[in-house]
Amino acid sequence: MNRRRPRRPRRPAPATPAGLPELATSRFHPWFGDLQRLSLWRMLTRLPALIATALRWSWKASPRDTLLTVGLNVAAGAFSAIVLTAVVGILQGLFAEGPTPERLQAALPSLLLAGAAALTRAALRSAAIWAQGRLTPMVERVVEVELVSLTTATRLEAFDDSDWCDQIHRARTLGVYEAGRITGYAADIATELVSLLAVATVVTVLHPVLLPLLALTVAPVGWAAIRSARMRYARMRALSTSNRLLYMYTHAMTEREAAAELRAYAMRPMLLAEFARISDHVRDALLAVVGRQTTTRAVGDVLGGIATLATYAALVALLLAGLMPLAVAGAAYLALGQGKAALDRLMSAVNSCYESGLYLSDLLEAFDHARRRTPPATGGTSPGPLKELRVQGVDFAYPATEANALTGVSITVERGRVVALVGENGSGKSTLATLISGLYVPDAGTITWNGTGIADLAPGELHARIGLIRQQYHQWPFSAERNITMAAPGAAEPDRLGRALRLSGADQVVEDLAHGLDTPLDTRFKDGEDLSGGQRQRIAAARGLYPQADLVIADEPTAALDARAEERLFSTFQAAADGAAVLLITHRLASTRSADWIYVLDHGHVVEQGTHTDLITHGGLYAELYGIQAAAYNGATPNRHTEEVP
Ligand SMILES: Nc1ncnc2c1ncn2[C@@H]1O[C@H](COP(=O)(O)OP(=O)(O)OP(=O)(O)O)[C@@H](O)[C@H]1O
Repeated sequence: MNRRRPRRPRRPAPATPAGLPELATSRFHPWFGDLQRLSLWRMLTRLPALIATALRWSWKASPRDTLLTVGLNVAAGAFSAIVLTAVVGILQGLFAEGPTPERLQAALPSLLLAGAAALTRAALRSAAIWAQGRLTPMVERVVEVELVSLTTATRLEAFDDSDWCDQIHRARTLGVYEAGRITGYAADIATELVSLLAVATVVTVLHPVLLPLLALTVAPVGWAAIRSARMRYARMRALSTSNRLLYMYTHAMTEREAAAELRAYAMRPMLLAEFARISDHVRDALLAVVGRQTTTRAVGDVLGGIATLATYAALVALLLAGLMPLAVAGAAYLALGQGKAALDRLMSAVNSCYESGLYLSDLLEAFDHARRRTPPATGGTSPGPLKELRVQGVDFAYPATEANALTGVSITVERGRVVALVGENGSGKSTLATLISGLYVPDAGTITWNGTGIADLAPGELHARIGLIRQQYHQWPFSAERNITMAAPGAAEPDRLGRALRLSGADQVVEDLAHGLDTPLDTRFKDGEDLSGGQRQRIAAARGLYPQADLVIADEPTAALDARAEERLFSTFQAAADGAAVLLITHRLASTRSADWIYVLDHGHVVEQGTHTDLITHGGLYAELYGIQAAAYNGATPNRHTEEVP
């Protein structure tokens, strides 16, 4: 009867820190399954493939330094082998029968050889370390470039997945670092394997029983090292979210973006306390690992010590039993010492490689996930100039949520028309704009460009035909000019730039900048200047207008603009609609009066549509919202359908 109880998976994660339920990790968390699959044996068998990947990166980074790193390390290993053989020769010469001067003379060639080989080995090692040192930053760069080229190509929805965010954070902070080092560790393994080959040959020639005994001395230490590396890796994975959170807190507390808000709201004590609480949680979790690692290593060291004693005891027994002459025993003693040192170094290199391999395998998985989330860059029909964009029966829920943000939405935007989307906060306007831009894919329904589904169009060409002025825009730490012209590929075109500046009102912003268009829009860099909210919005509008797109999607483009700038921008949209279509999202209902068609969204549904006059006559949600805004100007009491604001 089999009495063995089934093995219970070890709990991988530290306890959740009090008050931080968002950091809870469970054994059912997806990564735990991955770790179970990455058993020691499986990981060791995957190492060659991982090393091959690392070598490919190294080759890409610098073929010369890769050849030097591997070649010099292997050569250094070969010279270690020569040193060992020569030292054994010295001992055998010295312990041989005969008068001392003759024995010394017999040992002299081996002595000279050992000295020369040791010197050459040292020189080769130094050169190998130099090549390895050059290779590391070059590989890191190659991997970093690959990482950002993948993360910038994935579908937007990837960033709504917290596991993906954790994985990318680990890839950035640990994976890239380890990828730069694994080639060096692999080269160290090659070095030690070559010198070990010599040890194994010498030891086996001296006595066959010595080799397995030698292997026994290092096996427990190697097991302990690999086991503790796995513990550290498992804990780092479990702490991914905490570490990402700490990274975000550090960024917020050391950078400018949140500096004013942090001070104005007296948030400092709360943030510092939160920061301390999470870092204490990380510290405690890591300290707990240190304890377990120490125990594991102690067990490995004790077992290794016992095996070493047994090896030397076997040597003495062979000597006493007359099975081994004294000269051979002396050589064997030395070879065992050298062999143990070489095996220890090999174990250390394998362990470093194994630990790097864990992170590298995580990095490769992140790359793989990124590729699976990336739409094909080529292929697809070329979208011609826009005649009509049609959204039909579109349903959409964000990946992390169950409720639909949009349900059964149908709208049409034709060339030469300004179409407005209005509705209260959270009604789904920005979501619809993002779907039309092709950044998210609807769960149901279709979005067509001149009758072809946008998913079947070449994504690059589609994006080039859409000018997006987003509600949450990013101001890059570049010059004012680059902040605008980066919206279209290729060199800046002065005519287009001039037009975009004029239409958006950003020309007035640039006029006031000390270095005009060359001024960096970030005071953290030399000669940089900061802009007001409205000025930033004008730059963002210029960016959206610069590509002279077929469809301009303007999501709340005037929220921060003064009345004159707002009026000017709305006239711009009217003018832009001559050669293009404009989809305008706004809460300023005075501006929608001149729109050709208005769709009113409510809780993700289109509840009304028509011209301004139609909708006012209809007396629904639009008329109510318009009435509230108009009343604020003419002092009348608004006709509210919903509950009154107290
Ligand atoms: N990335 C996201 N993940 C999950 N839910 C989201 C995400 N972005 C928006 N939502 C939700 O989708 C719904 C529609 O949001 P959306 O931003 O489209 O509204 P909106 O009409 O543009 O609002 P506002 O007028 O405030 O800009 C809201 O309930 C919002 O909470």
